[in-house]
This record gives sequence, C-alpha cells and structure tokens, in this order.
Amino acid sequence: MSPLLRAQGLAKAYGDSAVFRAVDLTLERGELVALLGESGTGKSTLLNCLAGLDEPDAGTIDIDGQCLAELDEAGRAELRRAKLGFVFQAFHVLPHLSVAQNVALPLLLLHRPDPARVQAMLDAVGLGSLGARLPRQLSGGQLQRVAIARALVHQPALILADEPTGNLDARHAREVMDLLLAQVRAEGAACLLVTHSEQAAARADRALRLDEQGIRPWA
Ligand SMILES: Nc1ncnc2c1ncn2[C@@H]1O[C@H](COP(=O)(O)OP(=O)(O)OP(=O)(O)O)[C@@H](O)[C@H]1O
Repeated sequence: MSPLLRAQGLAKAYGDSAVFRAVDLTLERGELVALLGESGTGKSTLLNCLAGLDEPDAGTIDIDGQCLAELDEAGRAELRRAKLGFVFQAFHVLPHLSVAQNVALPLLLLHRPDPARVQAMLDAVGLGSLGARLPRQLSGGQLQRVAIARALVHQPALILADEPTGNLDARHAREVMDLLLAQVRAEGAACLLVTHSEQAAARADRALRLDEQGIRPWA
C-alpha cells in the first residue's frame, strides 16, 4: 500500500526569500509525526501546501496515492473534504454557527449528518454541555478544542494539526494528544503535528525538525 502522504523535493519562497527547500516527507498509516522548528521556518506554510491550500514552487505531494498537482481546485477541495482534518492555528470557526454546528460541518459537507457523533466529539474534548453556545462565548482554549473536534469528527485519513495544544493547559493538552493518537491508532490515520511543545513531541512516533536545509530527524 502506498504511504498516506508522500512529499518530495518541496520548496517555497515568498519573493526572494526562501521559506523552505528540499523537503521530503513520508507519513505512513497509523503514525503520528511531530514537526518542530523555530518560529518562521515555514511549518504552517508547509502544512498549507500539504493540504493543497497553498502551492509549493517545486516538488510533488501525493495523498493516498493521488497527486495534488493533477487535481484542479474543485478536485483538491473534494479530497480535503473526504480525507483531511485540518486544525488551523487561528481556529477558523464560523462565528454565526453554534459550537455543535461548527463541529457538524465536515459531516454535512459529506452528506453524512450524525448528531450522535458530533455530541461524542464534543464530549471527548470536554465541551459536551457547550454545544449550543456561539464561538464568541468560549475561551481561547475552548475554541481550540472546538477546532480539534471539527477536524476529527469525520474520521479523516490525514490529520494536519498546527499547534493544536498551543492554547491549552497541561490536562487539556494531554487529552488532545490522547484524541489524536486514538484517531491515528484506531482508524489507521496519519497525523502531522506542528508543535513547540516537547511534551507533545515526546508522545509522537517520530519527531522531525524543519529548517532552511530541509527536514530531518529531531535531536
Ligand atoms: N503570505 C506571505 N507573504 C510573505 N511572507 C510570508 C507569507 N506567509 C508567511 N510568510 C513568511 O514565511 C515564513 C514562514 O512562515 P510560517 O508561518 O510558515 O512559519 P512557522 O514556522 O509556522 O512559524 P510559527 O512557529 O511562528 O507559527 C515567515 O518568515 C513568514 O513571515
């Protein structure tokens, strides 16, 4: 079976300034890989490229055997909807929808409404009683957990998470790592986790470092 994600020779620059180059990365099914690196080395940019939300200047990306560059925008959107769970650094929750409606969105887009699954995800992130609230009535850490519940609700094959424990206290950070690992182990998903937390990285199957030379094992 092909790896869930294979990226080869990725490079990205903004104008004259290179963000990263020579990035080779493979994620197998059932593994959680941490990606560390100093601020500004391009971790978020790399996640956006892997999700087909940004285009690398060079290199190829295959997700579940499908080459992203061979898809048009609609095809990439469909692949994202079906296979990808993305936890954005800035949450990207929709302000006019309730917490439960935000979490339900990926299932609605797949025409698979499942209120019981939505409630189970809210319970799993400790927001079981807050489904009717609007996002502006939540704290930053609670919003982060909404974003995680939404990213996992449709059991995606590939999870790309940008500092998902960044706003959380130690207990909630541990619970989010438990959830990500459960999804990876139980569903054979693959997860790339951008983090500055060495505790989170220590729970990953592998940890990688991104710098101007490319990507290599951490430590
Ligand atoms: N749209 C853009 N135009 C120009 N430069 C950009 C743009 N987006 C990001 N950059 C630059 O690219 C570099 C990489 O940014 P990115 O957000 O990917 O870093 P990061 O490793 O995720 O950082 P952090 O750990 O602080 O979140 C930074 O120097 C940033 O200023």
